Amino acid sequence: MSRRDERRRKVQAALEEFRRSVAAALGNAAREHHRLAEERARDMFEVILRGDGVDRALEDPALAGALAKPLFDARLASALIDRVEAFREWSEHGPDQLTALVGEVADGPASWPPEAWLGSAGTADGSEGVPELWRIGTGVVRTAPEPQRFPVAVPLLDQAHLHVASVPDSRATAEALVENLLLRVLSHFQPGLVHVHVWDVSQLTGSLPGLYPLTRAGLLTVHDPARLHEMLDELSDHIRRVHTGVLVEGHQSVRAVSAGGRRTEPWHVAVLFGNRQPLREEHQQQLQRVARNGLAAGVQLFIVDIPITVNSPVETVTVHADQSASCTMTGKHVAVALDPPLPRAQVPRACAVIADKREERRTRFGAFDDLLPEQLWTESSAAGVVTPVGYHDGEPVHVALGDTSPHALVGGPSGSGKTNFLYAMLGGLAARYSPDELELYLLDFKEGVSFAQFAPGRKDPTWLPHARLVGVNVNTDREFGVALLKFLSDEMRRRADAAKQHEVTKLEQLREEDPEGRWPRIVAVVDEFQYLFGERDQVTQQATQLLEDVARRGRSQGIHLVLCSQDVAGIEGFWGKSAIFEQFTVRIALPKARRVLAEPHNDAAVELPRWHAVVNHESGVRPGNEVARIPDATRRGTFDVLQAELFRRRPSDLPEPVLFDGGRVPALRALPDFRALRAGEVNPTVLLGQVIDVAGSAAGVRFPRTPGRNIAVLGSLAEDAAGVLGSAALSLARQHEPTAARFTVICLAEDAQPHADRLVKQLCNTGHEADLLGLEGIRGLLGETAQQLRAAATSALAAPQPHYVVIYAVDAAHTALEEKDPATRTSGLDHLRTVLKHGPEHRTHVIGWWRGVQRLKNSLPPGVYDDIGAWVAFDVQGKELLSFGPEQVMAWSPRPRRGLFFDRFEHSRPQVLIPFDTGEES
Ligand SMILES: Nc1ncnc2c1ncn2[C@@H]1O[C@H](COP(=O)(O)OP(=O)(O)OP(=O)(O)O)[C@@H](O)[C@H]1O
Repeated sequence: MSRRDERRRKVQAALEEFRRSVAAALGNAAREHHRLAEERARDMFEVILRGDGVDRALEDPALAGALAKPLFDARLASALIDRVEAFREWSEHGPDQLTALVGEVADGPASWPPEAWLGSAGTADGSEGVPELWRIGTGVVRTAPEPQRFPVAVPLLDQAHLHVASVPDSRATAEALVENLLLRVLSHFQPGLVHVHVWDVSQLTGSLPGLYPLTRAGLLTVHDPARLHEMLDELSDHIRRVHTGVLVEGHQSVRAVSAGGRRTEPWHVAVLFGNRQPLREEHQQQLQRVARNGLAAGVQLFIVDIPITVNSPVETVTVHADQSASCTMTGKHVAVALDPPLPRAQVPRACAVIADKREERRTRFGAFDDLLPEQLWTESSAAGVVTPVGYHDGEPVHVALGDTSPHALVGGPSGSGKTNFLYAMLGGLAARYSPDELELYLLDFKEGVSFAQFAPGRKDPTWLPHARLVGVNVNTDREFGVALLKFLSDEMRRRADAAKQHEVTKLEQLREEDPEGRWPRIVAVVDEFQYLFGERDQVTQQATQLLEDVARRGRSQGIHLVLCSQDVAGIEGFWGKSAIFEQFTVRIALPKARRVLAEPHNDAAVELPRWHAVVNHESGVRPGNEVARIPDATRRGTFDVLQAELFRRRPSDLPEPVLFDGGRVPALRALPDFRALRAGEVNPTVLLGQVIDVAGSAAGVRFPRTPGRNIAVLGSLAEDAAGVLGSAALSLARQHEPTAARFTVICLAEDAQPHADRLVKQLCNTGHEADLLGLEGIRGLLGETAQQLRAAATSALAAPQPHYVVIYAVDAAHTALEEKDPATRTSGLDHLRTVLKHGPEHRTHVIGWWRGVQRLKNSLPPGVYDDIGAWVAFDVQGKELLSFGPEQVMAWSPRPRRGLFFDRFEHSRPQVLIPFDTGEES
């Protein structure tokens, strides 16, 4: 081989080597490039995959090619694993938890399948709670790795309104949803607890036809498409009424009022079907108001296809064109398959069953016993008292007395059932609230004894444990009304002071601050109260003042007045006093009652059937009207049976109510003030009669050794005078050891003789010595006594023996007493005047009866009447008494068995007194 060839071969080899090296380098670069490109593609793929979500990516046609390539398998697998991981918690527990939750808070028809309840009437009355959720269908999170089904339910009654939005293709499904929910609700509760209202913008009839059987039972009202405002007005009235009548102070909702017990107010479910057009502006606003305030009052809206924003909790269900739904309860990721429509034929049948049951209840309910709670005495009166008093369509109608509805006015002509109404109301209250929660003061000005039942009687020894005072037959004793009002006013002040001490203003707060204290609410009922204001006198003046005081300020101290009247004029005379009547926000009008409601716009009482009442908590304005049928509460087997049961349960230390019976003569010996008298009293108290007050206390005059401590009784009847003289002497006898005091009884009139004889015997029976003298003995006694007194005046006798001179018909002795002793030139009259003048300082007191004012004056030195310090006048005209008492005596007009009592030392104004029955001789 030539050298040239050799060189060439080497060059070629070198070139070959070079080419190989270059090719190798290029090959490596290309491989690296390819690897990087693939890596980048995988990253890009993962970015898209995770960014869009695995589910969407898997369905994205643009990614179909890429997904088919094995290149991305690993990344897809890892994303799928991550997704399973992310859903693990939900997949393992979520659906089961939701199923359990719905089962727990949505018992019975609220969530069970229709086969289990459709066709049976509900039994729940709210006392076992209200379902928190109501089932609408089945949900699924479609995107979950293992989609599992779970029940979907929405909050309704008291909690949220329902808004349903559909498209034309899914409207039928939306209507089925509404029907489904309505039947769940209707079938859950006792018929009558749910009322349905339907308004459909485009149909007079047709919407929810399956529900029509409810109409005959008054449970469904279908409203005219052109009259949406009427339905909204009705709902607004209802809401207002609930707010003023049921939601008494402290309660925010009907649910709170009914907490733990039977639902007191039915729910009103109003279904509005729209056409996706907005409502007229005024309807919008009215609907928004109903939505805002309705839930608390039990008004529930189902709004279908009406664009509206409401400022209160709303649950929205949107039904899509494919009939699937989504709702705000579960959020957009949950697809809801709504429950299928209820079987067409079964809905009206189920509604008929509910309507029948309702009718049956309506006719069954309404007796007195239905007003009573299952358990007696379980309610607290802290915020007020409330009781059903009657029924409207089988539903109870309540009367509430509390801080916002403090006092009630009840009116109706004679025989319209006022007394019966009061029995129904008092029965309902007494059964709910224990005597520690409620006290009753009952006063009846009628001639009759309508409240006598509440006090122990001869035939029926039971009494109403809540009654602290029962006044019957008080028709002429208007002072008793004043006494009651005075008592209430004092009690109000006592409560206000206690509240002040605890730095609170109301009874409810006081009860919180002083949980150990006893602060019952007081309900004071005055029947035929117009008698109180019957005359233009001081009683009327005092009563007006006190009534104003109690009416204005009683509310916050838990003192409530219930005033009843058959006499329109009686009420009318008072309308001018708006300061008083403004406070009487609760108005009860019995058939034909006038002026009780706010006439002329509210004449509901005119058309009222027999045994019904309009109950109104809004001062009588029309929207506040509730008509109730009042059960018979006065026939045997009603109130009396309840009273016997309450009596049996009464606390053993509860005292009997004070009974004030205007027709009864009080017995001296039964009187606590008499029984409390003890021997050994230095300045004894003379009891003259019973004053008209709530405590039934005695009218007393004290006998210290002071001039003027003599007592005169004025009047023509021996019987009246004897009652006063007898109780005076017997009460004095009780305050001295036997024989420690001297009693001289002088009788100068035949008609008084039996009384005097009896008194002497009674005194002797108590161990005292009592002389009985007549006309022949009086002069001697007075002369001897006057002489002793004159002697005592100069010899300062330390402790004279008390001597009580009781004289029946002093004036009968005048002629005899006027005669002068020829020797001393003094007359018996002079002796009498000496005894009256100087006796009391030496413990000699005259208790005498004069048969007229002038006759008394004749016994006294002309124009000087000071020696009579206290007197009781019976059938004597007021003006005659002016010389002996203050100006107010002028107002006195005599009435049978009543005296006017005045003690110059103690009183600024006279008091009316009832003479005692001093009992038999023994
Ligand atoms: N709701 C009722 N159901 C059945 N009977 C009733 C009812 N209300 C009243 N009564 C009967 O009607 C009669 C008169 O009733 P009530 O005494 O209550 O009327 P009143 O308005 O108080 O009359 P007055 O003022 O004359 O006493 C009574 O015999 C009573 O039993």
